Amino acid sequence: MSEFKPLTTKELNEFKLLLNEYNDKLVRSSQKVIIAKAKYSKREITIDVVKKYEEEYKTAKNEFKYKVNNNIFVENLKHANEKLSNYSKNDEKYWEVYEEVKLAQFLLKESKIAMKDRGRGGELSKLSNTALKIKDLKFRYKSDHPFAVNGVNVEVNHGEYVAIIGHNGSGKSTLSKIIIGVLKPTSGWIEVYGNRVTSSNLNIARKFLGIVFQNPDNQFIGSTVRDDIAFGLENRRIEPAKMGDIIKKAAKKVNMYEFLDHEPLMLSGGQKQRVAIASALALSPDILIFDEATSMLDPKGKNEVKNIMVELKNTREKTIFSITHDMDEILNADKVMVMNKGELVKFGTPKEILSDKGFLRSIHLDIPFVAQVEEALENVGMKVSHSDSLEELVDKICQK
Ligand SMILES: Nc1ncnc2c1ncn2[C@@H]1O[C@H](COP(=O)(O)OP(=O)(O)OP(=O)(O)O)[C@@H](O)[C@H]1O
Repeated sequence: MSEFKPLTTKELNEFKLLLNEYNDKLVRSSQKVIIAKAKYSKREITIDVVKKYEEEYKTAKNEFKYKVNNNIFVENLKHANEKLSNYSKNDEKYWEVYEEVKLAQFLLKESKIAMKDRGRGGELSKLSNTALKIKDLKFRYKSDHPFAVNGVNVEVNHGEYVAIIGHNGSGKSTLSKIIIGVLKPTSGWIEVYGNRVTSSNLNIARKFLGIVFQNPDNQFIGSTVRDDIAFGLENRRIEPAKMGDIIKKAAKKVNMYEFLDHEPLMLSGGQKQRVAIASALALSPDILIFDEATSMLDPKGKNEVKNIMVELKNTREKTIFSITHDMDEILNADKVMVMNKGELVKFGTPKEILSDKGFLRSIHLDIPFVAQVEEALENVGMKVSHSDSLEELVDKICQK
């Protein structure tokens, strides 16, 4: 017989993911039974169809129960205890095995919590450096509507900052809602760090994502900035002892450390958005989505938030998506996705995108201010191109 290999936190995570999957099947099949019964009461379907769904539900229930009853961590602890009984406290090996027993106890305790939570605490591993892969993605709100997202394919690497631009109604919000799992694709799929997102792992896949919305006022719950950042952490059941440090670190990243005891509603728009970014950062997402996060801010607030985004980009620790109407912002990005009528019509660096200004105008997009100045200078015979900022443009002119 092969020797029993002690289990680790890796197996605990796999156990949670599996529980989540079985629980999802169970919930889904129970919903099907409820819908079938309602339809049967209106004589829209036969009793045989209801019975078929009831059978599926029973199978899903048995599968879930089997998984719960076959808790491998019970056996694991038994093995560890048996191993420990072979040594006396005077043996050096005793304390080594004692650590194994402690780990086995921890895993068993955690597995029981996971069973109560029905596996929701599981985490997907990063299987690839591609943060987001979108394949043949299509979505329409109703079967007789045109596709709001129509055959989008794209791959974005970890650490990149991607701006998503497009005229009103081009499909930017719909695309972001699919990425965050609010809308289910009509066809096609997305992968997050190599994990194909399905309805059963959606809640777990979401842990890779943090979102900052348009209106900062809709995001506050706490009476102080500190409480507000803590809110998400409490939801995730982060140990209270660890929270203080996480909150401080997140607040420092957005230069809001001095404001931890302030009331969120008294802050300026830019400060509020920075707190919203800190709240997202506290949960350590690998991908941050800014959904028109600067559009409601005054110029000062806009700059504050855009500067934080650039600081985050420079660390290369997060992958950033920014849905924006602010064409000047795209100069900060590594890549730009241009959406038009549900299609991704261009994907490239800001320079590549701005090299065809006529095309951008043809789909009703403005040109960044600095690029407009370059264009005006070119018209009077002074060729300067691809400046990332007005300062850079002025430097180039002065060198001529
Ligand atoms: N809830 C909905 N029901 C039906 N159609 C919708 C719905 N939401 C959006 N649409 C349609 O889907 C298409 C894409 O809209 P979407 O909001 O994704 O574009 P957008 O680029 O984000 O626009 P904006 O910049 O104005 O926010 C549009 O034709 C829009 O009318």
